[in-house]
Amino acid sequence: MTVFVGSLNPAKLRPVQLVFAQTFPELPVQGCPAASGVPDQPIGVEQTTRGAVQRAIAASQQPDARWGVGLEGGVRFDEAGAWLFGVVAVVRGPQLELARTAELRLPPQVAARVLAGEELGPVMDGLSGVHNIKQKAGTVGWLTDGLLSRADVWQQALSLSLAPFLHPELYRP
Ligand SMILES: O=P(O)(O)OP(=O)(O)OP(=O)(O)OC[C@H]1O[C@@H](n2cnc3c(O)ncnc32)[C@H](O)[C@@H]1O
Repeated sequence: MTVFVGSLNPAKLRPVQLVFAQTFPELPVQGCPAASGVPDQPIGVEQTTRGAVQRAIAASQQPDARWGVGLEGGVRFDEAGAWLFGVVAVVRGPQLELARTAELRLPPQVAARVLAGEELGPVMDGLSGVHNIKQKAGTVGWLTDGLLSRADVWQQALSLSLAPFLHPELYRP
């Protein structure tokens, strides 16, 4: 019985391993390739959530999977600017739980390029000089000078999504 994460990105796998080691230490955590079914750069909450759910369902269909976890990064736009966030989806049997990460406002020059259709990863690689930043401390790590990393925000959102699994008696309809 394994927790499968629908990604091979270490910035996603590490937080899932940390959280499950504390909550369900008997379950090994493993990454697997999983299609998100949405564009490489999801825009908006709806598209990003769909990507996370698709990844979680695909991961939960691995042989020997007990849980499937999907994490999807997205950018949303409102009158205050562009916000980087992520959605966590967790599937166990028929149960699906969702949580959102905290959000980071992107610099206007970055927002304009994403709005024009560029993917955030390469834009941030260029700005930061860090190759493949999305698999390291991420945009969050770089723009907060290391106060928080991309893995930290995933860890928090995943922890929130697990509450109904940790207290099933309180969440019964
Ligand atoms: O390997 P997978 O699991 O696909 O991980 P990913 O980082 O490529 O994919 P996400 O779905 O989480 O994010 C969608 C895109 O958003 C961008 N992105 C998200 N968070 C980022 C971050 O912290 N730093 C840089 N780019 C980020 C990046 O371009 C991603 O391709």
